[in-house]
Amino acid sequence: MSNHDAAAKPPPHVLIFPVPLQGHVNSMLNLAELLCLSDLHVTMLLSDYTHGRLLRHASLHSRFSRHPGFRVATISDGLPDDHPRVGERILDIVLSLKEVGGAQFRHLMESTEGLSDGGARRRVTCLIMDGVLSFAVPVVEEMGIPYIYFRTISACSFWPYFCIQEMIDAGEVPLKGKDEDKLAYWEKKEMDLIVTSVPGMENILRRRDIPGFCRVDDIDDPGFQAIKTETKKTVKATAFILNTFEDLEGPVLDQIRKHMHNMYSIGPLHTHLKARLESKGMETSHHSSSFWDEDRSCIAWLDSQPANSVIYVSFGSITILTKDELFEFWYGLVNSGQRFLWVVRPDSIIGFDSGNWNETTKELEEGTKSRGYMVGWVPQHEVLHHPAIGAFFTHSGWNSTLESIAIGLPMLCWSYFADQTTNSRYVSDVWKIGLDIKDTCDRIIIEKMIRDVMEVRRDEFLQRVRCLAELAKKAISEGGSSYSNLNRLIEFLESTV
Ligand SMILES: O=c1ccn([C@@H]2O[C@H](COP(=O)(O)OP(=O)(O)O[C@H]3O[C@H](CO)[C@@H](O)[C@H](O)[C@H]3O)[C@@H](O)[C@H]2O)c(=O)[nH]1
Ligand SMILES: C[C@H]1CC[C@@H]2C(C(=O)O)=CO[C@@H](O)[C@@H]21
Repeated sequence: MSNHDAAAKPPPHVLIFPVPLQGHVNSMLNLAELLCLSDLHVTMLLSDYTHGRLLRHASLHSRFSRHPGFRVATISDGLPDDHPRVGERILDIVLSLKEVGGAQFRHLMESTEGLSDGGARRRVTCLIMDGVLSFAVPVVEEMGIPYIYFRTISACSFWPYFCIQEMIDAGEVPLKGKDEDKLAYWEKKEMDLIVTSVPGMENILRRRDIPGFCRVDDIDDPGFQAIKTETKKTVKATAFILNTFEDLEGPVLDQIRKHMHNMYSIGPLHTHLKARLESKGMETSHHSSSFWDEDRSCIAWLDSQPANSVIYVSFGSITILTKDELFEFWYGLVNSGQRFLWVVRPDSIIGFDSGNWNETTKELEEGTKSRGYMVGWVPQHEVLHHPAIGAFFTHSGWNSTLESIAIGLPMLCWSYFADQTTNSRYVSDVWKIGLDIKDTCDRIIIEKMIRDVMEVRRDEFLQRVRCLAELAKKAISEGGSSYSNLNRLIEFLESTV
């Protein structure tokens, strides 16, 4: 793509604004770097809190030092520093930004002359923002700046969100009885009823598979309302970006396209970026974008394990577990007899201070010592690429799902919330590349499912997921759908100056 002569005619200036959370920031940073590779100017808008985490734990500066057109700007997310920013309280970030973000965003755009660096760059020429941050829209509309939504989730989870009103009209949402004990609620037969009101998904989704934020019993639930309203606003944007590819989610993308003609499926972004860096002869070695320190000792441990023998377990950056859930997973892993590498984030266990493992048993300790390795956070890309890894036990966050597909690794899915409940259904019942144990957390089931995904059914999953990995590679290669769509997007961004 283009090579701008910055002195003669400054390039377009794109402001990228993710929800300030690990999964969102990861995919938006990949997009930012892809745009920098086409010589566009990019400013990444982060929360102070997130920026602080990246400065402490990641290597953002070394990653972007080779892209002189890259800048960071920050605003406050409005939450106190000691807000947990994990678990179901994560929606506080979106709700708080809605309260405090608009004025800050206006100030940033007006008082800094559209982030023009005192005239060294153009004012912002286009805003690419997360699909749930519409509070920024009035400001850019007044300034005549086009905006594009980038929803960092799958198409298959976006579409049911888009059809929330249809699900309400059909009586499929809200779900009744949420005030009951969580497990009793999940076991209800109603949860297995097929959802009929989401076009194209009539034979796929059960009620338990619709995105987790729809699991409300009160239609006025503020989080549910926020997601519903934000999603409906997607159609007003100039364009819509998804981190997916046509051969993976074609039928759902076609449904979405009926409402949003200007759509760009440009994923998987992490491999897309790697391929374009390689094609320019640029270094592709690992740069951390992590909010936690990456513990590299796990790579040495993996080096000493046989090929395909380890199940990698990680539930992403937001999931929190009760102590009971932790022990069910732990027994399941140990009793499966498989080797395991398990990421237990320091802030992820409710009421269990890190290091306070004195409630473990001899059985767990010995099983872990001989076959397991537990760490706080890992360089996940490197781990997934390691020849010792045989499968991924995941919460089905969209980045993790795409990372697993792009490498060709079967998955065992235990979804926690949000889009994950739908992604896991697609993994098990549409793409058939793994198993889904959502809404159960029982050591016997976990033990059996680990064996199934690592041994009993591994070959069948492996064969299909390797086909998808090939298709993912094709999508981002020259002439492929994501490759062409990214070029179209860049052309559009260039047309805004
Ligand atoms: O030890 C670890 C664990 C994870 N990761 C990375 O962290 C990211 C995690 O993203 P994701 O798998 O999407 O999970 P979440 O962190 O839970 O992401 C949130 O954001 C996603 C994108 O919107 C949603 O799909 C999820 O449901 C939502 O919880 C991935 O890129 C991983 O490679 C690491 O680098 N090291
Ligand atoms: C905090 C949550 C708000 C919406 C985000 C999301 C989405 O639907 O885009 C999915 O998972 C969460 O990370 C986000």
